[in-house]
Amino acid sequence: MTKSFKTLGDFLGTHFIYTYDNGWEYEWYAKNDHTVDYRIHGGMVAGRWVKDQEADIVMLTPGIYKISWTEPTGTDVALDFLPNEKKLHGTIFFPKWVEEHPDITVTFQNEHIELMEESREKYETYPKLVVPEFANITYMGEAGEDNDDVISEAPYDGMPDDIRDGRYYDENYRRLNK
Ligand SMILES: C=Cc1ccc(O)cc1
Repeated sequence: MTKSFKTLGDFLGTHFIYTYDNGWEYEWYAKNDHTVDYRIHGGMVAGRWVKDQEADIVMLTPGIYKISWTEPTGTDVALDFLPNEKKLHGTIFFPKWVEEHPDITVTFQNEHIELMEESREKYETYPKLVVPEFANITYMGEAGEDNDDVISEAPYDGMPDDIRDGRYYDENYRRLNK
């Protein structure tokens, strides 16, 4: 994708894959002006995926976007995207229990909201693990808003390469080989 990002509308509907400087690989979709979907391919909670997470999405200045949300696990996230530079900065604030029991969160969260809410009460919150990292964007796709084919299955080994190499979506950004 070679487009220049200027407005909030340019950003909404965009699908990204990026690798943090600590090696963690994430896939994230600006589904609409208040919703995000994501899949985690590498790092402490690789294998986790989430649809329809409510988030605050704003443009700070032309081409620079800030997204913030809090999750049912108690994890908080703040992302600053600079898509024209193919970069972002993300800060993840993990409750202590996610650091100690990451396996509980490695699932399709939408089907396990009660377990996340029970776990955040049952286990410790503090001290939190704060992970602030820059990331390099390795893929950007114009998926359009509210496209449920973007994030529709669990991550698998090789999925980021399938997406980057054009083997995963058709010309209408629908998932191939459903
Ligand atoms: C915890 C979720 C999360 C999603 C995307 C990202 O870049 C960082 C954290």
